[in-house]
Amino acid sequence: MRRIGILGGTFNPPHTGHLVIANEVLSMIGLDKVWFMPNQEPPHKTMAGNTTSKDRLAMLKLAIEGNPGFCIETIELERKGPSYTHETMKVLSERHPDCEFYFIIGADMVEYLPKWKNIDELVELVKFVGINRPSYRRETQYDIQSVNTPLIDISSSDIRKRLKEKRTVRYLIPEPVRRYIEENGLYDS
Ligand SMILES: Nc1ncnc2c1ncn2[C@@H]1O[C@H](COP(=O)(O)OP(=O)(O)OP(=O)(O)O)[C@@H](O)[C@H]1O
Ligand SMILES: O=C(O)c1ccc[n+]([C@@H]2O[C@H](COP(=O)([O-])O)[C@@H](O)[C@H]2O)c1
Repeated sequence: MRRIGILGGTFNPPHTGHLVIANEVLSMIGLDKVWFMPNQEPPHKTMAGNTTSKDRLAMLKLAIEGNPGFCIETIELERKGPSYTHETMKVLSERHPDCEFYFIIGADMVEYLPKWKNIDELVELVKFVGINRPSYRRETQYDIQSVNTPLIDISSSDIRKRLKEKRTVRYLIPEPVRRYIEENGLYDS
């Protein structure tokens, strides 16, 4: 079986925290690859700002460039409406019977798991890997695997706030992503 990590997210924009946690999980639990999976509509929050899916995908491609362990799965961008993970993973499991899926989530999402759609069926399809994140406790009734990475206090919302206030985001997001944001005038109002 191939061991595949999936980092689902809104990536609005992708940041260094996403890359560090994906890389840590890849190496710590010995995965073959991590697939970054941008959602169409996050099920639990409204999409902030005026960024299009095309922008989020373009930024994600720039963010993971050069790492052969990383790739992008676009299945959710091809489906309209909220991106419920259970629906997605049912299709991916059928498409890839040779793969064992490890769904990577930050501690904020671990706490939110009971509210995920069809969570009891989803936990039969994937193994969840929960990552520590500042301000969240990662407590859950579900059988998840915990992986501790260096605590990274970076979030897309903070990046958007900094950009709006014309503060620096250097080193918090990959440089090609920063350039893309600048060239396309994203998050400046
Ligand atoms: N710094 C971080 N540490 C641990 N997990 C993280 C971190 N940033 C994001 N994640 C996790 O990565 C996944 C995708 O996150 P997402 O793309 O929504 O970024 P975000 O920074 O949480 O965004 P926002 O601030 O807009 O809510 C989620 O499971 C989230 O918990
Ligand atoms: O399926 C659900 O009910 C569900 C609820 C909340 C979040 N998710 C997924 O969890 C991943 C991280 O979410 P987000 O919005 O923090 O980027 C992303 O792939 C979402 O689609 C899924």
